Amino acid sequence: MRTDPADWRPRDIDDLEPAAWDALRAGTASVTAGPGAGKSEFLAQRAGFLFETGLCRPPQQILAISFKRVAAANLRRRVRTRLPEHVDRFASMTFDAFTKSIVDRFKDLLPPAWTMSGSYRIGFANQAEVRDFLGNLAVAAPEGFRSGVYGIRQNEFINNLVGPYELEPEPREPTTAVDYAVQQWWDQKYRAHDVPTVDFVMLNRLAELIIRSSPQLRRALTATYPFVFVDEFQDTTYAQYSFLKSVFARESTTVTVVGDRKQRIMGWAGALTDAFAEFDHDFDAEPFELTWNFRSTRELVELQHRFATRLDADTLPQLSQVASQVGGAPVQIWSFSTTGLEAASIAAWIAADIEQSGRSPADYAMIARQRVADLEPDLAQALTAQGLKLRNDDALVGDLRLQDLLKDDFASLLIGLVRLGATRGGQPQTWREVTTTLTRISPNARNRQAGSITDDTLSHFLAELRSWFAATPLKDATIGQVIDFTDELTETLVDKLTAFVNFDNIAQKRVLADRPEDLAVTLNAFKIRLANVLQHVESWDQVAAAFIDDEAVPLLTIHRSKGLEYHTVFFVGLDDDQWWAHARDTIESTMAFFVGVSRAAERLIFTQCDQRGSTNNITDLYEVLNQAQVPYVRMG
Ligand SMILES: Nc1ncnc2c1ncn2[C@@H]1O[C@H](COP(=O)(O)OP(=O)(O)OP(=O)(O)O)[C@@H](O)[C@H]1O
Repeated sequence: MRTDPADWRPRDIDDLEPAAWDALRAGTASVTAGPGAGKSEFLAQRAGFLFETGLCRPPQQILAISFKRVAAANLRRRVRTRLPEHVDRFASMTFDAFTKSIVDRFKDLLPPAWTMSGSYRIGFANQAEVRDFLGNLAVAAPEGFRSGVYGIRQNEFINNLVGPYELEPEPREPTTAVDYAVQQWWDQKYRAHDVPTVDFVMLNRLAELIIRSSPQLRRALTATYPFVFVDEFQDTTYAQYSFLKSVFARESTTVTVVGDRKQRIMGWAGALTDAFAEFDHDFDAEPFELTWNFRSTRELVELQHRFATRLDADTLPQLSQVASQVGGAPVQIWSFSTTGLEAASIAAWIAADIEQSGRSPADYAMIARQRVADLEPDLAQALTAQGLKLRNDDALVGDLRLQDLLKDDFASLLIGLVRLGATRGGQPQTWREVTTTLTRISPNARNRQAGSITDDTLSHFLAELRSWFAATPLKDATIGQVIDFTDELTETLVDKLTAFVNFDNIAQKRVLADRPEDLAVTLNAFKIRLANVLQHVESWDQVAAAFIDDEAVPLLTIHRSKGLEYHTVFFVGLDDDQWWAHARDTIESTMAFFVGVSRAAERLIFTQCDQRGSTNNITDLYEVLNQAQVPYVRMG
């Protein structure tokens, strides 16, 4: 049943601000807004609007592009909970996954001069490789290009020059030094090899060429995806923007981009300086600016605004929609002599606050500029002393960061099966999530019967798993010790799980990951974490909780905290040790600071520690905090 656009109402939230309503109903639009304005939420609601009013009707889909896997998964999750009946038509993926899938599926459409004979490898040229390439090229370059090639900055070459360069179906004579250098790059890195090594910038360029060379494919893509969303648009790179423009800047596609210029923290990775201005111009987009803040209280929004105006003097004041629930000074700076004292004070404070408020440890976060591994030992020890746990979301598990593993749909499916097998009933949410994912990957997914078939097969498998768990105790009952053959157990369990979900089949079908290799990487990370968990738990019913570890206080970098929110944030290490590069690129560094500050909903505590060094590099940040009269507390 279709809803009349005039009668459509958002789901799960009371309302949207007036500018968001206008943007929701508009055509191609750019929506800019500060942190907590509900940009991702806006996209989820717009998806609902398009699906439920029939503006996007089957088999049409919405293509939602994010930059990080976690952001893509978050957006998909929001749509799945609100609109389960439409989620199959919401293709939420990363930019890199999308362009790579085009190359993988359609590389036969490459023009003859670019034919890829077999497969390719993914690899990234490091700075030294680029420097050597440019150095050698400058020597060998024709006279007319030599000084131009010398002038190319090595750290901008890949992102800013190879990135936006449109490949010619039939390479032509270079006319500038940049043409020459980029063409040579392709000759040496791609055309000279049977199995070339390419990075995501090159894959993006190949994908763009494939689509440009095949009007039929372009028509098919634009017919499948008449609506395209891009989240965190401020982080769009030159290559990505050029791709978007080449493929979707036409009347038949409605593109909605959302983001915040002041949270552009991917400049180092080649983000455009002002992607919004280019977009508004090239796509003839209608710009909207949102000013409500649904995350943070008034005091925090006012502090954010002080930093926002440092980054963009014209930033409109944001209006907090959140009433404060905490007393006392919501923002403070705590100063310490030693890191041990700092960790102990943070841990004791969190423990006391949990005790008195009933909040969960996951409502708190410890965020730092970088190198959180340096901070982890002291903080973990101090939290343990308080009966709490720390979870380092930046920790590497195989080739994945823990945060990415825990948010991954495939890993969630596997651990969900373990949870259901190890407990007898009483897990309705896990059951629902597992059956939804199984239905997605089932060959009969579109069949009405699929649900019940899945239920039966699942029950059967869980009964088997339950017997195996019962026959394989994790603790030796006679000596009361945890059994130490975790690798073997991990292999056996993972074999059972992957056989049940038919791993090879789902990898090839690209349902849970856009690339079969991604699924293999996730599976490997899953095994590593599972093996680790099995060493520390005593019974199977503890495994899933220990794996997910969501009753822990997260420690993470600012980059990893992007898009997330916590009741109370400890901004650890407001000192030169963490902020050593602040003076190098003060604007980008202030943007990172702004991202960190704006994760807090109600309380924000900065910490500084003499043992880590001085604060000379970041006097400008302290100046703003002083102007805001943030209390400075010497804790000893
Ligand atoms: N219209 C709304 N009504 C009530 N709550 C909302 C609304 N829009 C968003 N929220 C809530 O406000 C919070 C911030 O939303 P969201 O994460 O979408 O913000 P954002 O603009 O993407 O923030 P950031 O730029 O910091 O990542 C979330 O908890 C979200 O559920």
